[in-house]
Amino acid sequence: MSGRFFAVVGPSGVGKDTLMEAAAARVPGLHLVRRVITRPASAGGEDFEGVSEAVFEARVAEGAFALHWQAHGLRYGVPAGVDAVLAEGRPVLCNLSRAVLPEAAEHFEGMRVLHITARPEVLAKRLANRGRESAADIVRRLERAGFPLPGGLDVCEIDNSGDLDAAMAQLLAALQPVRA
Ligand SMILES: Nc1ncnc2c1ncn2[C@@H]1O[C@H](COP(=O)(O)OP(=O)(O)O)[C@@H](O)[C@H]1O
Ligand SMILES: O=P(O)(O)OC[C@H]1O[C@H](OP(=O)(O)OP(=O)(O)O)[C@H](O)[C@@H]1O
Repeated sequence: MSGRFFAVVGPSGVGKDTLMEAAAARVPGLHLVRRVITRPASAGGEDFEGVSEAVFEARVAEGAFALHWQAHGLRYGVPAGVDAVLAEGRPVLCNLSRAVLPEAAEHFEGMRVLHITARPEVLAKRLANRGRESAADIVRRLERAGFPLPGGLDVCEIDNSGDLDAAMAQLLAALQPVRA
Protein backbone atom coordinates (compact mmCIF):
# COMPACT_ATOMS: atom_id res chain seq x y z
CA MET A 1 0.00 0.00 0.00
CA SER A 2 1.29 3.43 -0.78
CA GLY A 3 2.37 5.80 2.00
CA ARG A 4 0.43 8.88 2.94
CA PHE A 5 1.43 12.42 1.97
CA PHE A 6 1.09 14.96 4.79
CA ALA A 7 1.08 18.61 3.70
CA VAL A 8 2.35 20.84 6.49
CA VAL A 9 0.98 24.38 6.09
CA GLY A 10 0.53 27.52 8.13
CA PRO A 11 1.87 31.05 8.43
CA SER A 12 5.51 31.94 8.35
CA GLY A 13 7.18 31.52 11.75
CA VAL A 14 4.51 29.21 13.14
CA GLY A 15 7.00 26.34 13.58
CA LYS A 16 6.42 24.11 10.54
CA ASP A 17 10.08 23.20 10.01
CA THR A 18 10.77 22.80 13.72
CA LEU A 19 7.84 20.40 14.11
CA MET A 20 8.72 18.45 10.96
CA GLU A 21 12.28 17.86 12.14
CA ALA A 22 11.12 16.82 15.59
CA ALA A 23 8.63 14.39 14.02
CA ALA A 24 11.29 12.86 11.76
CA ALA A 25 13.47 12.26 14.80
CA ARG A 26 10.61 10.48 16.55
CA VAL A 27 8.86 8.47 13.81
CA PRO A 28 10.87 5.69 12.13
CA GLY A 29 10.52 5.67 8.33
CA LEU A 30 8.99 9.14 8.16
CA HIS A 31 10.41 10.95 5.12
CA LEU A 32 10.97 14.72 5.09
CA VAL A 33 10.94 16.23 1.62
CA ARG A 34 14.06 18.26 0.76
CA ARG A 35 12.64 21.12 -1.29
CA VAL A 36 14.30 22.91 -4.19
CA ILE A 37 14.14 26.70 -3.63
CA THR A 38 15.47 29.74 -5.49
CA ARG A 39 17.00 30.98 -2.24
CA PRO A 40 20.73 31.18 -1.50
CA ALA A 41 21.86 27.87 0.01
CA SER A 42 23.52 29.88 2.79
CA ALA A 43 20.16 31.22 4.07
CA GLY A 44 19.97 28.60 6.80
CA GLY A 45 16.84 27.08 8.33
CA GLU A 46 15.45 23.94 6.71
CA ASP A 47 17.65 21.61 4.65
CA PHE A 48 16.89 22.56 1.03
CA GLU A 49 18.60 22.64 -2.38
CA GLY A 50 19.25 26.25 -3.35
CA VAL A 51 19.20 26.87 -7.12
CA SER A 52 19.12 29.82 -9.53
CA GLU A 53 15.95 30.86 -11.42
CA ALA A 54 17.45 29.39 -14.60
CA VAL A 55 18.13 26.02 -13.01
CA PHE A 56 14.65 25.98 -11.46
CA GLU A 57 13.08 26.75 -14.84
CA ALA A 58 15.09 23.95 -16.49
CA ARG A 59 13.92 21.50 -13.80
CA VAL A 60 10.29 22.51 -14.43
CA ALA A 61 10.78 21.94 -18.16
CA GLU A 62 12.23 18.46 -17.61
CA GLY A 63 9.37 17.46 -15.28
CA ALA A 64 11.63 17.19 -12.22
CA PHE A 65 8.93 18.36 -9.80
CA ALA A 66 5.80 16.63 -8.51
CA LEU A 67 4.60 20.10 -7.54
CA HIS A 68 5.97 23.63 -7.70
CA TRP A 69 4.79 27.12 -6.76
CA GLN A 70 5.83 30.67 -6.10
CA ALA A 71 5.63 32.60 -2.80
CA HIS A 72 7.55 35.35 -0.97
CA GLY A 73 9.26 36.17 -4.30
CA LEU A 74 10.80 32.68 -4.34
CA ARG A 75 10.08 29.50 -6.28
CA TYR A 76 9.65 26.18 -4.49
CA GLY A 77 9.65 22.66 -5.94
CA VAL A 78 8.88 19.21 -4.53
CA PRO A 79 11.18 16.72 -6.32
CA ALA A 80 9.32 14.09 -8.34
CA GLY A 81 11.27 11.41 -6.43
CA VAL A 82 8.74 11.78 -3.62
CA ASP A 83 6.38 9.51 -5.59
CA ALA A 84 8.86 6.62 -5.31
CA VAL A 85 9.14 7.14 -1.54
CA LEU A 86 5.36 7.00 -1.22
CA ALA A 87 5.28 3.87 -3.40
CA GLU A 88 7.59 2.20 -0.84
CA GLY A 89 4.77 2.72 1.68
CA ARG A 90 6.56 5.42 3.68
CA PRO A 91 4.70 8.42 5.11
CA VAL A 92 5.96 11.76 3.79
CA LEU A 93 5.93 15.20 5.41
CA CYS A 94 6.30 18.28 3.23
CA ASN A 95 6.02 22.01 3.85
CA LEU A 96 3.62 23.44 1.20
CA SER A 97 2.00 26.75 0.39
CA ARG A 98 -1.65 26.94 1.40
CA ALA A 99 -2.34 28.20 -2.13
CA VAL A 100 -1.04 25.01 -3.78
CA LEU A 101 -3.15 22.59 -1.70
CA PRO A 102 -5.89 21.92 -4.30
CA GLU A 103 -3.26 20.94 -6.89
CA ALA A 104 -1.39 18.88 -4.28
CA ALA A 105 -4.57 16.99 -3.37
CA GLU A 106 -4.98 16.02 -7.02
CA HIS A 107 -1.45 14.69 -7.24
CA PHE A 108 -1.22 12.98 -3.83
CA GLU A 109 -4.18 10.69 -3.32
CA GLY A 110 -5.39 10.56 0.30
CA MET A 111 -3.38 13.66 1.25
CA ARG A 112 -3.86 14.97 4.78
CA VAL A 113 -3.27 18.63 5.64
CA LEU A 114 -1.60 19.49 8.95
CA HIS A 115 -2.54 23.13 9.53
CA ILE A 116 -0.20 24.65 12.10
CA THR A 117 -1.45 27.82 13.80
CA ALA A 118 -0.26 30.25 16.49
CA ARG A 119 -1.43 33.60 17.81
CA PRO A 120 -0.28 36.63 15.72
CA GLU A 121 1.94 38.11 18.45
CA VAL A 122 3.67 34.73 18.83
CA LEU A 123 4.38 34.62 15.07
CA ALA A 124 5.91 38.12 15.05
CA LYS A 125 8.22 37.27 17.92
CA ARG A 126 9.33 33.96 16.40
CA LEU A 127 10.11 35.49 13.00
CA ALA A 128 12.15 38.27 14.61
CA ASN A 129 14.09 35.73 16.71
CA ARG A 130 14.69 33.42 13.73
CA GLY A 131 16.45 36.29 11.95
CA ARG A 132 16.40 34.80 8.43
CA GLU A 133 14.32 37.61 6.86
CA SER A 134 14.59 41.41 6.83
CA ALA A 135 12.09 43.50 8.83
CA ALA A 136 10.23 44.37 5.58
CA ASP A 137 10.01 40.68 4.61
CA ILE A 138 8.71 39.84 8.06
CA VAL A 139 5.92 42.43 7.70
CA ARG A 140 4.90 40.89 4.35
CA ARG A 141 4.92 37.38 5.84
CA LEU A 142 2.75 38.48 8.76
CA GLU A 143 0.28 40.09 6.34
CA ARG A 144 -0.14 36.67 4.74
CA ALA A 145 -0.73 34.91 8.07
CA GLY A 146 -4.53 34.80 7.72
CA PHE A 147 -4.54 33.22 4.24
CA PRO A 148 -7.59 30.91 4.25
CA LEU A 149 -7.32 27.19 3.56
CA PRO A 150 -9.17 26.00 0.46
CA GLY A 151 -12.25 23.90 1.24
CA GLY A 152 -12.85 20.19 0.71
CA LEU A 153 -9.60 18.93 2.26
CA ASP A 154 -8.82 16.50 5.10
CA VAL A 155 -7.43 18.99 7.64
CA CYS A 156 -6.00 18.50 11.15
CA GLU A 157 -5.55 21.72 13.12
CA ILE A 158 -2.44 21.90 15.31
CA ASP A 159 -1.94 24.83 17.69
CA ASN A 160 1.74 25.70 18.25
CA SER A 161 1.19 28.89 20.28
CA GLY A 162 2.55 27.22 23.37
CA ASP A 163 5.41 24.84 24.01
CA LEU A 164 6.69 22.52 21.34
CA ASP A 165 5.89 19.29 23.19
CA ALA A 166 2.17 20.11 23.25
CA ALA A 167 2.13 20.70 19.49
CA MET A 168 4.26 17.57 18.90
CA ALA A 169 1.68 15.43 20.69
CA GLN A 170 -1.03 16.78 18.36
CA LEU A 171 1.18 16.21 15.33
CA LEU A 172 2.04 12.62 16.26
CA ALA A 173 -1.66 11.86 16.73
CA ALA A 174 -2.44 13.35 13.29
CA LEU A 175 0.15 11.06 11.65
CA GLN A 176 -1.63 7.92 12.83
CA PRO A 177 -3.26 5.84 10.10
CA VAL A 178 -6.95 6.48 9.66
CA ARG A 179 -9.01 3.58 10.98
CA ALA A 180 -11.77 2.28 8.74
N1 LIG B 1 6.59 25.91 20.23
C1 LIG B 1 7.62 26.76 20.04
N2 LIG B 1 8.08 27.50 21.08
C2 LIG B 1 9.09 28.39 20.91
N3 LIG B 1 9.73 28.63 19.75
C3 LIG B 1 9.32 27.92 18.67
C4 LIG B 1 8.26 26.95 18.77
N4 LIG B 1 8.08 26.43 17.54
C5 LIG B 1 8.99 27.03 16.72
N5 LIG B 1 9.74 27.92 17.39
C6 LIG B 1 10.80 28.83 16.85
O1 LIG B 1 10.13 29.76 15.99
C7 LIG B 1 10.93 30.08 14.85
C8 LIG B 1 10.14 29.79 13.58
O2 LIG B 1 10.01 28.37 13.46
P1 LIG B 1 10.11 27.64 12.05
O3 LIG B 1 10.07 26.18 12.32
O4 LIG B 1 11.27 28.18 11.27
O5 LIG B 1 8.73 28.14 11.38
P2 LIG B 1 8.16 28.03 9.92
O6 LIG B 1 8.90 26.89 9.25
O7 LIG B 1 6.71 27.74 10.11
O8 LIG B 1 8.37 29.36 9.29
C9 LIG B 1 12.21 29.26 14.97
O9 LIG B 1 13.23 30.09 15.51
C10 LIG B 1 11.83 28.14 15.97
O10 LIG B 1 12.94 27.70 16.71
O1 LIG C 1 1.08 30.41 0.65
P1 LIG C 1 1.53 30.30 2.08
O2 LIG C 1 0.79 29.23 2.82
O3 LIG C 1 1.55 31.60 2.81
O4 LIG C 1 3.04 29.77 2.04
C1 LIG C 1 4.00 30.50 1.34
C2 LIG C 1 5.34 29.85 1.47
O5 LIG C 1 5.75 29.95 2.85
C3 LIG C 1 6.36 28.75 3.21
O6 LIG C 1 7.70 28.82 2.75
P2 LIG C 1 8.97 28.94 3.66
O7 LIG C 1 9.14 27.64 4.34
O8 LIG C 1 10.08 29.45 2.82
O9 LIG C 1 8.65 30.08 4.67
P3 LIG C 1 8.42 29.99 6.23
O10 LIG C 1 9.44 29.01 6.79
O11 LIG C 1 8.69 31.38 6.68
O12 LIG C 1 7.00 29.55 6.41
C4 LIG C 1 5.53 27.73 2.49
O13 LIG C 1 6.19 26.51 2.39
C5 LIG C 1 5.33 28.36 1.14
O14 LIG C 1 6.37 28.05 0.26
